[in-house]
Amino acid sequence: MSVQNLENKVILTHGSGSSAEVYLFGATVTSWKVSGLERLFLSKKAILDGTKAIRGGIPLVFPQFGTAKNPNDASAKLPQHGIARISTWEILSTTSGTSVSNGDEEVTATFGLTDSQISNNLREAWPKKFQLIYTVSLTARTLKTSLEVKNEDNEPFNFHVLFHTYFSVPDISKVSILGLSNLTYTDKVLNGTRALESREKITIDQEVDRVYENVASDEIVVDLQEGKGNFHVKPSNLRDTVVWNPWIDKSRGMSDFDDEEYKLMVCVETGTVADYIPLSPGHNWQGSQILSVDI
Ligand SMILES: O=P(O)(O)OC[C@H]1O[C@H](O)[C@H](O)[C@@H](O)[C@@H]1O
Repeated sequence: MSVQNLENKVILTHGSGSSAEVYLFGATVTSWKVSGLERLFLSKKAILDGTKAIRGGIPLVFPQFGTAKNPNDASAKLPQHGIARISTWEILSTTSGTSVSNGDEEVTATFGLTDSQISNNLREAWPKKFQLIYTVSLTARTLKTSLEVKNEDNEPFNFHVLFHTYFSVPDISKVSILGLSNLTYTDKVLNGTRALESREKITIDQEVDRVYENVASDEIVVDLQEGKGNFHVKPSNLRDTVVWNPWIDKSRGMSDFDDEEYKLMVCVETGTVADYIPLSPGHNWQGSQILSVDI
């Protein structure tokens, strides 16, 4: 059980051998290993030097999903997916060996980001006083990411939030995603068309970019059809789930993603992005997801 603080990242190691790595840039989780296997997808072309959002792992989307106009100031524009994933966070604290309910122990690292730590350009695009507190907790078979948003401004503000998780999968043609049936979704591939998901099992054989709204089930499953290694995603205080795979043409268009890598990943992203979350001055919001894997 240990936490190593390196220059640009933190490595959490659990007594069972599971581990996680979190870059200070974006507080991006870039690795989660259980039973010696990497469970998150990180592109072999991902840029890790802080000049671009990291392609893979769990980038954090805040306060804007996509490229819509700034919710608070129609004249300003935030970069795609906002501020958090392209800012350098600080470590607030770490713990190891804390007992959790099922007899397991956890190792954690907590990261902070405030308006005073972001670049001038980003502060101009989103001139709000805020504090983000992000905790990554590792047990033998789970990885929890938990975000607290504090409004330290004198005015209310609105935000989106999303854990943009890239799962590593051995073969996308076998993957099915369960827990999103009978939900309305916005299809970003079809210019924002809205439709109802009728399938129990969502399979992927073309570009998929959908925002499923008001997810009611308490668990989304990514079934690899390998007899093991299935992922379970449990969101808390998060309304929507995005499913994304860029498929062939989009993959070719991304400089930090290999042409063939769409076969090895799927993004299942829990958050609140269909509507903004309003937050009054002096108030806090908290949301989390717990990922677990069958071994
Ligand atoms: O390329 P990025 O800015 O990291 O975005 C990657 C993807 O993120 C989400 O899944 C969005 O729904 C997609 O529309 C977007 O293409």
